[in-house]
Parts: sequence; structure tokens; C-alpha cells
Amino acid sequence: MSFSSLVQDLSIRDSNNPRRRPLGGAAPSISTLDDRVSHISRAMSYTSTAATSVSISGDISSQLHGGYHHPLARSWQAERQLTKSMLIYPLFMSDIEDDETLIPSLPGQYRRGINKLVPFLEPLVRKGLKSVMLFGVPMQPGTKDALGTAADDPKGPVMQTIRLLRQRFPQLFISVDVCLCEYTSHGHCGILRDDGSLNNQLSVDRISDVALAYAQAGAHCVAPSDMNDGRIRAIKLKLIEEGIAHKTLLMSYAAKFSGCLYGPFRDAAMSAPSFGDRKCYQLPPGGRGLARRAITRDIGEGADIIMVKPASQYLDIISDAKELGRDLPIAAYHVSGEYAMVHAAAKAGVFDLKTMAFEVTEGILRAGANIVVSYFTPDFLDWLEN
Ligand SMILES: NCc1[nH]cc(CCC(=O)O)c1CC(=O)O
Ligand SMILES: [Zn+2]
Ligand SMILES: [Zn+2]
Repeated sequence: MSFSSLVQDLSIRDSNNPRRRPLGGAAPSISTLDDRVSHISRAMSYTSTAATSVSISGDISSQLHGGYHHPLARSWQAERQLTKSMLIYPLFMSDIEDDETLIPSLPGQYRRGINKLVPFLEPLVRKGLKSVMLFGVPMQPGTKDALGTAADDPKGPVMQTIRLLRQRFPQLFISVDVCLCEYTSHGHCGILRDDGSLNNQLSVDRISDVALAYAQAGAHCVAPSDMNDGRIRAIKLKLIEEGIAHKTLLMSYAAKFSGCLYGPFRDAAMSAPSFGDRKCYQLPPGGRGLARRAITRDIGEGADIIMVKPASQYLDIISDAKELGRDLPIAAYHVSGEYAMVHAAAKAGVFDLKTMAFEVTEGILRAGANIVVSYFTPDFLDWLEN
């Protein structure tokens, strides 16, 4: 068949097919359903009898494979590619200077003392590590009390680490988790009333003092994970009052769900509550509406970033956060239990570790996150080129 007869062939078909008419051509008027059916069946019968036009007569929209045959073309399909600058790496800082203890429930992750930190981080920073999230772990007996006094102890592991990192890795972005559970004798995320429930006002006062201390020590970002009501506003006001709001990013763990995925973290941070649970301040897993309210509230109180946590079980919440906070970066925390699950399944031969690490992280990005807090960060620094 010659080119001109092919064109003619197409134009005949176009005039018959209401869905594929030439540019600028008038749509055939279809007034009734019968009319429409006859148009379509005429187009179809023409196609099936004209053998030479088979390759161009199919429904073009059914052809997708060509768009992602090549690896580069596949990479173009994602709205956002995972890059090293999206990753924040959590670090557990012990108050024993030479500590370097593997956390059995958190494969490959260690609790480290200040003396072990720089040699550990140097190669990671060289490979492109951009940001860390600090957690303090008081191991020395007698350090914990009802008020979590050790949280902002100037000689405590977090305050020391902030100063050390600012000095040794000036480009590194330092975020610090702000909570009391690692430092309280009862292991809850605030100060308690006599009945064992949280005293919200005292907790918020204390948490905002701790956040301020971290910011004053040089943290670029403070990230309260305690879930007390009103803490974002209280922290923001203190940062403003002390004249450092302009250089301190406030990341709210706005939508933090209770459940069983923080277990390995609590092993690492020695922060399991000594009685009860966190269900009265962390969100119930089915509470999508509560999460949306918390996100909206925290944006209103001055959060610069909204965090959702855990991540893989809460992808709808991440996309809610993106919708409610369309003008803010959204962070997702791929938490200790999620990380441990991936490791356990890979070890059991269920799937390849690296493939799953990418799959779950890409899912988190697809849901709307711009930032991922991940224990896989050192692995990604090896796996990613950018
Ligand atoms: N409030 C402290 C805090 N900050 C982050 C996590 C969990 C992180 C993880 O599981 O990786 C926790 C534990 C908890 O709330 O029980
Ligand atoms: Zn806590
Ligand atoms: Zn309660």
C-alpha cells in the first residue's frame, strides 16, 4: 500500500470514527445512541477488513509498552525520582562515649557514643549523606526522671552531637527528634498527672524548652514527636522570642500513629513505656479524619514540614498531607518496624532486599512525600548515583 492510499485510508476511517477525527475537522453529528453504535460498528468493520491498515487501526491508547521499554524511559515515569537529598538518616546517640552496640531487632543499626560517630559518618558524608535525625539514648543508670531532665542536658549525647556535627560536617543538615520518652523514668512522651495520663500544659512547656535548647545548640531542624496538643505553636513562639525562628526548621510529626511498628526503635532507644501504652496521644490506625485534623492544625500552628509516620501502612495519609499541605514539604518516616519487616522477609527469601527497599520508598514518594526518614539511607547512598 502506498503512503497516499494509507493517508486516504486513515481519512476515510477518521470520518467514520467519531473518536478520531482529523484536526479541525467537524465531528460527525451523533444524535442518538443507535446512530452512535452504527458509526462505531462501521469503523470497526472497516478496520477488520482492511488488512493492510491493521498496524495503525487499533486503539492507539492501548499501546503502553513502548513508553517504558528503555530503563531511562522507565525512570521518566515517576513524578519524583528518589535522590540522596530526600533522605534523612536516624542516629541513636548513647551517653556512653565509646559505645557501639548493634541493635538486634534493627538489622545493621547501632547505638553509638560520641567517640564513634565521626569515623562512622565520614564515609557516608563522602558518599552524599545530606541529613541526619538525632535520638538521644541515656544508658547511664540514674539518668532518667519524671521530667525528662536529661533531654536538654548540655553534656548529654544529643546536645554534644549537635555541636560536634556542626563543627565536623558543616554541610550536614542536623534534625533532632524532640521527645521525652527516652529520658523519662516512666517512658511516656511527656510529664504525667497522678492518674498516669499526660499533663498537656506541663509537657508542652517542657518539650518547647527542649526544642529551643537543641535549636540554640545549632540544630537546623527540631522535630517534636511527642504528640502533645499545641506543641508546634509553643515551640514556634519560643523560637521567635529567642530570635532563632528564622534559622530553625520546625518539622511536626503531625500524623503519628500508634501500633506495633515502633518496637525495634524502643529497643534501640530504651524508650518503651514502663506501664500502659501511647494510644491516648498517638493516633489510632483507623483515624484518617483525626490525622487530617492534626495535619491542618499543625500547619496552622507554624509547622514548616509535616511528617507522616509510619509510612507504608499510611500512604493515604501521606497523600492527604500533600493535599492539605500543598505548600509544605511532606516527610514520611519509614519506621523501625517497617525496616525490620523488609529485612526479615528478605532474609526468609521472600524477596530481594534492594528491590523492596526501592519499591517501598518509591511508593512513599508516589503518595506525595518529598522527604523520607529511612534506616536504609546508608544502603541508598551506595545504590543511588545522584
Ligand atoms: N517518641 C519518640 C519516637 N520518635 C520516633 C519514634 C519511632 C521511630 C521508629 O520506630 O523508627 C519514636 C517512638 C515512639 O513514639 O514510640
Ligand atoms: Zn516519645
Ligand atoms: Zn488514657
